Amino acid sequence: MKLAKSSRFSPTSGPVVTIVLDGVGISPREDGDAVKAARTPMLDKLMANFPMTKLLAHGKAVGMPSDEDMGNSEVGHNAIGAGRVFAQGAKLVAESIASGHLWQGHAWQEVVAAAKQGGTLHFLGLFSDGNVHSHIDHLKAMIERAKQEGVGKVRLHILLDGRDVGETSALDYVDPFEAYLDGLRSADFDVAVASGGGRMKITMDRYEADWSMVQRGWDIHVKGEGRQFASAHEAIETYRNELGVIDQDLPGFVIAKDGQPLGKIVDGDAVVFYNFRGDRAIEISRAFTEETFCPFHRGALPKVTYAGMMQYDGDTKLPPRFLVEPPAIDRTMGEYLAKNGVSQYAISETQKYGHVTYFWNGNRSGKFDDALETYVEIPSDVVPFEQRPWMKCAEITDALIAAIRSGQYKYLRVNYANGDMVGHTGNFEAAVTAMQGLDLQLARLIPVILEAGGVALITADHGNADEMYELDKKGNVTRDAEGRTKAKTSHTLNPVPFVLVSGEADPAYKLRDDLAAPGLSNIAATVLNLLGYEAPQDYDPSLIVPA
Ligand SMILES: O=C(O)[C@H](O)COP(=O)(O)O
Ligand SMILES: [Mn+2]
Ligand SMILES: [Mn+2]
Repeated sequence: MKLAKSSRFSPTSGPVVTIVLDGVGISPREDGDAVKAARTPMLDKLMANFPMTKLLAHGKAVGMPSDEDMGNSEVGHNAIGAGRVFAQGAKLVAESIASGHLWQGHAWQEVVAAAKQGGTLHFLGLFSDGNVHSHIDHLKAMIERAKQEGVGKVRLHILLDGRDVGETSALDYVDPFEAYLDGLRSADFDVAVASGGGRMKITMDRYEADWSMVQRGWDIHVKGEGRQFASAHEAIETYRNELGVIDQDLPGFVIAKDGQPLGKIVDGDAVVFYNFRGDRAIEISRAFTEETFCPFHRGALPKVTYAGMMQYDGDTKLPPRFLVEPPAIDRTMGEYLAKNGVSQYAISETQKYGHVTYFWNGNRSGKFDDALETYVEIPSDVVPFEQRPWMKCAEITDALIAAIRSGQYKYLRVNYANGDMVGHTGNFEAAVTAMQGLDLQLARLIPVILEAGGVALITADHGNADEMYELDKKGNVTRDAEGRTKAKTSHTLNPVPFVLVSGEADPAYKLRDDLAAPGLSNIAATVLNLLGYEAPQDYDPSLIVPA
């Protein structure tokens, strides 16, 4: 994996620093754009005075099935880190179902075999068509196939979304789904929703930010312990009336009849966790598969046949049984740099820590070279982020500045979570504050990079804070009769900025203007060029050429 020294580009004298402003896209509108509404003098100055372009960060440009699919952190960081576009989970699963490949695999057959020996088949996962972590069509295909193969009993554990889809859209999925189940149910096919809850309250924690979420999910899904309702519809309506919260924050619920939970998970059952994306699937998968397990008190571990939709971690092989092969993301920029002796530093706060390490490195949790790489995680607050929109951006900057000044690292990367995590709350004012907090940090960071003779690449993995209001099909902000907007919590389809900041009066390179539709996957080759290397042949082209 030796990289050729470039004859066209000489290495920058200082470090190259990639700054990912998570969830900061460029919207064509002003209305509802927290990025534009924020006072960000530093970002404005950088965008006005340095070479800048827009990069595609959604749809096919990041390996999603269609250009109607928004981008997300996984596919965005995969593309940035790997310098190429790989068909992603959403696409691979859809293809595996369409071709029938999924049903032929060992994992599916073992799951079905367990269920046919008297166990219940449980499907657990994010219940929407957001296509970021899961898709409801995959769930339906598996339920229908299970019925066809003679499985007698299926239970569903549904995590309500409101984060990758409309913030109060849960019933738009639940009601038609109940009707769909009514149509499938028969004397020898017993299928029902057994439990559920909002995805930010139970089960789908990531990067060990808050294990108590997973514990609450475990108690609800596995033990059937929690507040009981007759149906998911009733649970959603009751909690909405009582708490006034949006879907992602609805508490867990257990569906019961005569006080008995409909679908506890017990010895002999099979469990399919049907999310394809790994970050929020790893903790619950560990709880189901690790013999010795410390993060919370699980009680007796039921002996189940557990399968993930994909293998979520290529290093730890978690989970061991999975339905679809994950994208084979190889030879990432991080691996090339490690193998060519380039020292690297990666930093974020907990909520995005895995994005700049695990996703960046092609869904691998380890380092390529312990001696050459430093990964730093600043612990995130465990609070609703609209209450602390600055999150840990100042602490991240403190550490990053120290790392740059140490002179130890030639390539550094950082993810600032603010635009995204606060964008997901749907709170416009908080998102504006998030952007302003971020701008203060850029104003501290950029001069330090330039003092060190370095270059900063400012970009993002996808949009979010750039569209805080729901849009209609024509792309206009939706307003009700009183002129009120509806909060939008999900990512956007907008492109993201790419700003190339250097202190040189006359850099020996310039941005290319001949690439038809540059995207996130063009960043890796650019970084390698700035470090004085030619990128591997099959990497997507660099964004720079000699001046
Ligand atoms: O997991 C989440 O928080 C959202 O579904 C997607 O956000 P991310 O892709 O920016 O992490
Ligand atoms: Mn993101
Ligand atoms: Mn996000």
